[in-house]
Amino acid sequence: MLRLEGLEITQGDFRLAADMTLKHGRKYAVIGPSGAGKSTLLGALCGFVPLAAGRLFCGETEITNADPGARPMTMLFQDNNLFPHLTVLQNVGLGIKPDLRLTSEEKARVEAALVRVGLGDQMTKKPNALSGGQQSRAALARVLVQARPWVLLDEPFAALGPALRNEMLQLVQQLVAETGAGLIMVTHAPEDVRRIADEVIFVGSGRAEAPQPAAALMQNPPPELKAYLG
Ligand SMILES: Nc1ncnc2c1ncn2[C@@H]1O[C@H](COP(=O)(O)OP(=O)(O)OP(=O)(O)O)[C@@H](O)[C@H]1O
Repeated sequence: MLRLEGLEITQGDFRLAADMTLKHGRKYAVIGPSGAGKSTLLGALCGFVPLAAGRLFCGETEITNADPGARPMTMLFQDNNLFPHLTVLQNVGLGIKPDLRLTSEEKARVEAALVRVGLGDQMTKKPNALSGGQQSRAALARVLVQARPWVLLDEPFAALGPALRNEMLQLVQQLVAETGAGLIMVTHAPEDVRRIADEVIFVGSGRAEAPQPAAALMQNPPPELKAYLG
């Protein structure tokens, strides 16, 4: 369980408030107009964006001031964050240890994750020798080896074509189902919400609203969401 207790996040003139509880193992879509603060919210959960007020809990543990690396979550960014000078194997290994001094058991975990995402035969290549979809798979393998209870995705596959994007979203769904992780995903695509999300967090007018069941909300959206969906 992830509890956002009276969170206030400020970035320059921008302010965002959030107060909600997210249940572990559920899939949440974060939607709302451009500039509403979706990325800011995920950044604050991960510890990349400081909080102006409020407290954050994972279960009974307070993580308000925990370093990003010590939080029970891992974030996948739109650009995949792969280092061009490292091999795919090393890039994924970074998810376990930043100095890459891996034990044989850890190396085996990295290889297994790469096999799981379909890159078993691409491990020694550098990221720029991979296609966009393969790079996304490598980034997912790194999320997988970290084995954190929450996976946060900030429009991760927006740069891919529709078919590949669907394929990647399907893979994400399978991975979170296999690991039991909770998913919090920023998306602009209503069809992603319908296909993937159990619940929706709508961000607008300076607030991240508490999650609501996706199917009912999308079928009968309140005015602000309706305006956004068009
Ligand atoms: N580093 C920063 N300093 C000051 N303001 C910022 C910073 N980063 C973002 N903002 C502002 O915070 C607000 C929310 O931005 P954010 O990127 O979270 O929105 P978003 O909902 O994710 O938008 P999009 O859908 O376009 O990605 C915007 O008004 C933006 O200008």
